[in-house]
Amino acid sequence: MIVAIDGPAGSGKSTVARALAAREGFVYLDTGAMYRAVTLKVLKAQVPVTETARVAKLAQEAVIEFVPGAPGEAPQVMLDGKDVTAAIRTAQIDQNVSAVASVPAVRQAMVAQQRAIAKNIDIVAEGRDMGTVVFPDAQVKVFLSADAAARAWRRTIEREGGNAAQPGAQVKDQALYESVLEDIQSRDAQDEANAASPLHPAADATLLDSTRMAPQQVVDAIANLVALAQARQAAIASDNAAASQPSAAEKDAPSQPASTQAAPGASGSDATKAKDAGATGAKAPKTKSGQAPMRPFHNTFDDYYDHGMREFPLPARCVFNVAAGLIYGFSRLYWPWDYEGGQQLIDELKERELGTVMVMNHVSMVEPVITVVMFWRQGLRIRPVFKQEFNKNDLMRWVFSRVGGIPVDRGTADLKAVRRCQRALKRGESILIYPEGTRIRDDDGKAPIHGGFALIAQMAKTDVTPSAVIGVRDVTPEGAHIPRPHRVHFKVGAPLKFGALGVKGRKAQLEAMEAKAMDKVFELRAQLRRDYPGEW
Ligand SMILES: Nc1ncnc2c1ncn2[C@@H]1O[C@H](COP(=O)(O)OP(=O)(O)OP(=O)(O)O)[C@@H](O)[C@H]1O
Ligand SMILES: Nc1ccn([C@H]2C[C@H](O)[C@@H](COP(=O)(O)O)O2)c(=O)n1
Repeated sequence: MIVAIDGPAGSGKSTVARALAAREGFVYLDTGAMYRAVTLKVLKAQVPVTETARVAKLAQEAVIEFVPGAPGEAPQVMLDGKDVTAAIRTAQIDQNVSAVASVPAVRQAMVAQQRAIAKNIDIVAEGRDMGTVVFPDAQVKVFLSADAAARAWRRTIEREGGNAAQPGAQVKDQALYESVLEDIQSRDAQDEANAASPLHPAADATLLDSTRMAPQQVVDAIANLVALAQARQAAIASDNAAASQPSAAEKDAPSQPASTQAAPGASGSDATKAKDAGATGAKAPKTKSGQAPMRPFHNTFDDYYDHGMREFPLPARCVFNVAAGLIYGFSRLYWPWDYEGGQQLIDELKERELGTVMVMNHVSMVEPVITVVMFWRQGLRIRPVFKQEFNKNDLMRWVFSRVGGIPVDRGTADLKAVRRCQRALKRGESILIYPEGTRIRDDDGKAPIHGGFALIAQMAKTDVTPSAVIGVRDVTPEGAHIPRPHRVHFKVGAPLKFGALGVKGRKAQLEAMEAKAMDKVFELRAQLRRDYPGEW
């Protein structure tokens, strides 16, 4: 996998790329260091940078190698067998590197070396033209920017021996800041005017503005893109593998221990067939999920995640129905809620076979509870996707599995979760996802969006339904442990179909869906806020 990070000087590319590579176990490639090393060679050979033929020859002859440092640390840069790590960071190199980097033959030589380094490895490569020229097929492309003032502020603190990423970091020398700002602005102009490879984002790059983000937040955001790209790759590989396998009907289904049990509530003949199958070793009947039926008791958590909710054993369904009924009644009185657009969605879902992927802003635990019982009351099932971390608590794990929750290991390519959601959607169950991943309680609280919902919908060939909620923050205000009574308002938008996005190509459609669905969520929330002023 190739992660390409581009952006202007001081936007945090090296900081973030190093940390990301350490976290993912990828190789880190600093391409700016390569241009700096060539510049050093040119200066040492006393060749004027204007003599482009001689400069190009030196670039072609340069042997540039990286010796990895400790994870997260900068690598050692070797030029023709010598350590030049410090020598390429001088003011003299800063002043000449842009001119050297703008010689087309120098770029050709560097691009060839960069592609050779990245061959067959997982790599995080940062520079100015990674996503546009060097790795146009990179699976993840990020264009990292920040205000020139913020970048100058960071660089000044760095030069003063501080760390701009530390809270409370201050610039000491205002004059130095002014001169760094001037330098940054002139480097921006040179990078953008570089005729051979002007600095601009690739059309399919994710734009990240780090002005108000800590490095760790930027790393988390890119790690989410990596996880998504890995899930996408794995999904395509497994689709291809499935296409080349005989269909389930063509092969004998492997017998599983639970498959000899009749599902509770199965008709007499079904039960007899199941018993017969167990006795004779013939194929056991499977449920709609293609799984062996669940047993009345002693099912694993995975059994709950893998089966349709209507295939849950009778005792579990009884508990769910009683609890859902009680919560429904209680919630209507305690948090009098309205679900604008909910009935249209339910009516549409009742008419069709596929469920929908519902996405919503996340403020408290109350909105998934209300949504699950609202669907239940209408005879439909919606399965909330929850973060795996909740499974550390045994009671929560039990409850979440019984209400149809599907755990997801965030930050990894959790293909298992994606597949479970895909199968649920195909059974007609819907999926409830909170792409912000965490509860957001004020307008400053922005979280990177987890785009996996679009992949799930795409794989199940269904749509994404945006929705929003307000009023919930006052149900569980900061520090409160017991939910308070308060009116809650939901609003559901029209389902968004991939075909109507006006974009071609699997990856482009995913990105368009992620952006459009989240725009819609926030638009619906803004509409609710206008309708109910003062509510959050
Ligand atoms: N998000 C951030 N918040 C605050 N400081 C940051 C952030 N990201 C990076 N920094 C700091 O800003 C400075 C510049 O970062 P870095 O060297 O990673 O930028 P860069 O984009 O690689 O620059 P260049 O292209 O010039 O090499 C460093 O001192 C780094 O610690
Ligand atoms: N892919 C790249 C990487 C870097 N450059 C230029 C831009 C700078 O002038 C110089 C040094 O880069 P830095 O170490 O500051 O990131 O190299 C480029 O043209 N293409």
